[in-house]
Amino acid sequence: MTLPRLVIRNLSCGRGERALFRDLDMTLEAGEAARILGENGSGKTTLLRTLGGLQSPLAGDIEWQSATPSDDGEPILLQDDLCFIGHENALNGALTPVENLDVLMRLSARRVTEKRIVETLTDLGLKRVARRPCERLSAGQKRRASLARLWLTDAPLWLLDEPASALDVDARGVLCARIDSHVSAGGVVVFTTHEELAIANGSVRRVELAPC
Ligand SMILES: Nc1ncnc2c1ncn2[C@@H]1O[C@H](COP(=O)(O)OP(=O)(O)OP(=O)(O)O)[C@@H](O)[C@H]1O
Repeated sequence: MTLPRLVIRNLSCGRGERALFRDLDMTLEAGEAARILGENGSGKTTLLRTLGGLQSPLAGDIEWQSATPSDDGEPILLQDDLCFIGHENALNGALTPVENLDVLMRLSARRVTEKRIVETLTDLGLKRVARRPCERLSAGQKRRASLARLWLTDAPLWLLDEPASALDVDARGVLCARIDSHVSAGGVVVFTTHEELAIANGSVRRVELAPC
């Protein structure tokens, strides 16, 4: 198996033509994580969106070791390689957590049984609401349901935008332990957070985005 390795060179990102930050360099090897820091509007979400292939960089390169070349020779990130959890929860309010996770895991080309989904939701304290439409869940319950993907995926690269938002202290602890175990197992994590997260693993790099 190829070890994951994320290399970012001279990366400039923005919205439209407007650059938010320029010339970001960062290499993350297997077992490393980076916390992206910067004031509101500095481009943290934009960076994660760019790394996740949701938008193109203004300049620079992103290389992902286990990516395979596309037809035109550009490296692409396979869906199997990536677990992206955005600031929004990406849950359909009319569907239950079980149904949402089933859809999301199918989209990521990962087959997971309903039994496993229910067990994961139960472990995350969502047993009672596992089959309730998400629009009737609290903010923290929705965030837990969205984060459940981290227990179902085997993608090596995780991109997490404010993963702890709306979580109570216990749920934050469970999330930190999950990030720890992924990094310890050789995964790579890039995340943003406005509040300190008690991630025990020593390999969390702090990367500050400097506004242009
Ligand atoms: N959909 C959009 N269209 C145009 N501009 C946008 C859009 N979303 C965000 N922006 C702009 O891009 C800039 C960077 O936004 P981004 O969400 O990346 O910042 P951030 O560092 O994640 O902020 P925060 O800490 O508030 O979450 C902001 O100035 C914002 O106004």
